[in-house]
Amino acid sequence: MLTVAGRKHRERVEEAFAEFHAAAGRALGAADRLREDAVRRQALSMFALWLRRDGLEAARADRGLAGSFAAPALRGVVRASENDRSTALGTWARSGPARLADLVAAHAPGAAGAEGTAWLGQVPFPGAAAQSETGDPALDGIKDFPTLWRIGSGRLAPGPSFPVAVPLLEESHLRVDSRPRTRARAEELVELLLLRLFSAFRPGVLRVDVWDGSQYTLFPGLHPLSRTGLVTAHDPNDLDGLLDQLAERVHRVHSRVLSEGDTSLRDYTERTGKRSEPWQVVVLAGNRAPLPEEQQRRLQRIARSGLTAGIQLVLLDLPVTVAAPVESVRFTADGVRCSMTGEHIAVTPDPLPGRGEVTGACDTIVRAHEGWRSRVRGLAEFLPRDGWMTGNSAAGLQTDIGDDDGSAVELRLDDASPHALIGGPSGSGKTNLLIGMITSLAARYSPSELQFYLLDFKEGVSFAQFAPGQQDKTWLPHAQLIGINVNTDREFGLALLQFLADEMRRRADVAKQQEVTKLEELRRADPEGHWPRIVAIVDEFQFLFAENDALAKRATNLLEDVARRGRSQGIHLVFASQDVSGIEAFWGRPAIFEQFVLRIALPRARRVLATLNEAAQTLPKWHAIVNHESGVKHGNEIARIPDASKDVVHEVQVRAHEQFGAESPRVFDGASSPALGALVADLPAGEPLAVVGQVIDMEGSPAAVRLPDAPGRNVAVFGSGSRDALRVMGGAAAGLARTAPSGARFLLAPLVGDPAGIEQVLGEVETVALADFRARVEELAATVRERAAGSDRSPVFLLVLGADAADPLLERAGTEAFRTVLRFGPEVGVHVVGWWRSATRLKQLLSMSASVDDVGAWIGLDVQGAELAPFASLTSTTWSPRPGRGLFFDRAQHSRPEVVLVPGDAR
Ligand SMILES: Nc1ncnc2c1ncn2[C@@H]1O[C@H](COP(=O)(O)OP(=O)(O)OP(=O)(O)O)[C@@H](O)[C@H]1O
Repeated sequence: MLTVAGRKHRERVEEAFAEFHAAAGRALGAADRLREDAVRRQALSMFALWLRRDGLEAARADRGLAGSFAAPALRGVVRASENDRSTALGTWARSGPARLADLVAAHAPGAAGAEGTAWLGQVPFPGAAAQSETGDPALDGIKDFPTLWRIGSGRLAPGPSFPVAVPLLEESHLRVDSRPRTRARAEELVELLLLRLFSAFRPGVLRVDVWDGSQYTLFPGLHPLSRTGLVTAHDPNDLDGLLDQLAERVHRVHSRVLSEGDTSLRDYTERTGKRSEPWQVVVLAGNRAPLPEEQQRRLQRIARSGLTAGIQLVLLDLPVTVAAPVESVRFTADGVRCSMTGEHIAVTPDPLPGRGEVTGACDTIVRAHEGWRSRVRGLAEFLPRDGWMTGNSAAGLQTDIGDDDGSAVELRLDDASPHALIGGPSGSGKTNLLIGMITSLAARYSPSELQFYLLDFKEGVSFAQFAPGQQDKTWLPHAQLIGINVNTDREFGLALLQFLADEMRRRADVAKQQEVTKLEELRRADPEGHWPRIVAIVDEFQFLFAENDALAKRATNLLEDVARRGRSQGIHLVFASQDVSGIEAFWGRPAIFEQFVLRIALPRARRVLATLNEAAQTLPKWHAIVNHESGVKHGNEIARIPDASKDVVHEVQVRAHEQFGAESPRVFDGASSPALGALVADLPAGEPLAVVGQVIDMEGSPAAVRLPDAPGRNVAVFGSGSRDALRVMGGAAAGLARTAPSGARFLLAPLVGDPAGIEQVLGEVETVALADFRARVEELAATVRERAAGSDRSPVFLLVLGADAADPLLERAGTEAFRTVLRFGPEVGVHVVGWWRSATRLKQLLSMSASVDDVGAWIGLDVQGAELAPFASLTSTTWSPRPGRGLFFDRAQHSRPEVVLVPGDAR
């Protein structure tokens, strides 16, 4: 078909030839010879010009010019033109098409470049045996995937045809321009291209958004793909909505994925060996009219930065100029032209197979996609393939927490998202997620880069697997502290926060000396120093704030401090809870929860995400919304969470333990009593120390009362039950036996209970029977009076079990003697450590010539706080008895009583 310009040419050539023939008829006319000659030359050169400009093939194809080609006079011109053409194109025509075919074969393997339709629907299915990946990084969109995509064939006649392909996916955008009569063919070209794209990758690696300004029904054959979200048709009236999504994605990819120095998603994927986001192909179809200016500008921005973020635009009849690589396909009246092959090559687009075939292929793709989605990926697949425990945490911690259609979903703890809040109802998989997260982080970083402090307020023992056990002697060397069964010991949560606050301050001080402010800078300034990032994980942290009491207040203040300033010191909090909505300490203080930038919501979690973000309500089982943007909607990433099965977790632990397991973590188990032997093992000798239990702190230090020669240095134990009371008395005895100077005397009056264990730890001891108690106390009182005038201070310890049992036998004189011993004994080296079954009874004893001050230290066991208040000079003491716990107060060291653990049995 000739263009108007072509037709004019032809008419002019024919006119010229008519004149030429007439002139030839008058050939004998000598007068006209000169003119005829000129006309002939003009005709020849016009013909030559025409051939050169519009091409020999086009001229030959024009039936109107058949006469001219037949004219003997023009044969020379045709031959010359043929010669020129074959000289110019000969070399190319011989090898060019084959070279092009090779090029396309190399860069458009498989569905990207295959002729015909055999590739349709040949997508990789997740095989039952191949539970992991496809095993082919090209199919996973990681490496060696197609960079050219076939659209049809071209031909430079005479010569063989060759494939025509365009670069896509991070290479360049595509513009397809058609005319009303060729629009359908242009749409088919795009549809076939999309089918090639879908068929070249494992389903899920690529998604398509379609917006057609005038309709919803573009690409009806691809409709099945919308079932699993592979294709999304957007509201024709809401281009802005789509542009918002694209801009958010560009922002997300650039601020996160590319923050590690990669310049494009492709670099990142190649470096890390995983896709963090699927490709997003966006088809925008218009009707050749420009978009409103604002939308145009937004689209231009997306076009500019989209390619590096994995966004590929296909602009169908939408005139926009973009400052980014863009290839074009034009459907002109003269045929199809492609920017890859230039103006002179007519492109024949590949035909779109029939609707039935397309729909069938899409059904196959969707089924494969569903297969991939329901495939359960084990935790092992989220561990690094190589480079175990070699990660550098200077700038932050990062790991894969789950996957979204085969793309890894990351979790990051760094300056931008320092702390995490995890929520989900019971059984939704919080603990599983935490265990998976601990394991995959541990596989990426060594203990000198990352330390865990693990606290579980539940009655379960989920973190216990990281501690050395009876059978399994390995442990996770990253764990510094493992707290299990902490459900009633909120004090331990407080102790952890206190420790973190102290550590934060220590780091800040060192940083200040180095004249830096952040951990990352400190690590640079002090490369030899030991500055791991600390991750404190607290499961069911709401227990910490369960009561509105002094402890909750202190915890809230510490939490605010750590939450606000921990980020720069590399201290991260990961808090999980069944229901975060009622935690006043949290939501009541914006300064706290605003710092928990990373939110992870398990199915049906409430309040974890931002108010209008309801995504967690419809999440399927074993999925989570991972949101690094404080829970606002656009930060949502859906992740399927792997099952953190024991064997994989254990395997990581064994590997880490082999390499780094020198020091075992400190284990706090709220369900077991601290061993007495360990409690007293490191006590310094010299000054007598009565150990009444174990402090709930990070070190598990002994709760000890110093008994120097000073007034008030007696110890009372209050408890109606004998079990814990005897244990505390056993602790006191063991501590004193270990620390008292040689020559110290022990008197044991077992008025109630079995003293065997205590006798055993004391070794040399004088036992005082109930019947002799009064007499022995009166003797002691005399000793005290004598010593007051003399200088003998050799220590004497009177240990009384069930002291109140002596009350009926003491009578006045004995009672006064006991008062004397309590009041004046300590300053002369005579100390009483006694267990009373009632605080009121002791209070009565300490009246008249004695006072409550004479018992400077006490521990309350199964006794209500109100009864203890007089001994702490407080109007009230909040204490509800808990088995195995005591409320300990030593006037010499405490401003308020503190909870301690009752030691294990003295035997
Ligand atoms: N992603 C997952 N894949 C498979 N099984 C899972 C997954 N997450 C959790 N489970 C299983 O579901 C059960 C409950 O999980 P988990 O204990 O982690 O829930 P939870 O939210 O911590 O519950 P609770 O608060 O009651 O302790 C466990 O048996 C666990 O193995």
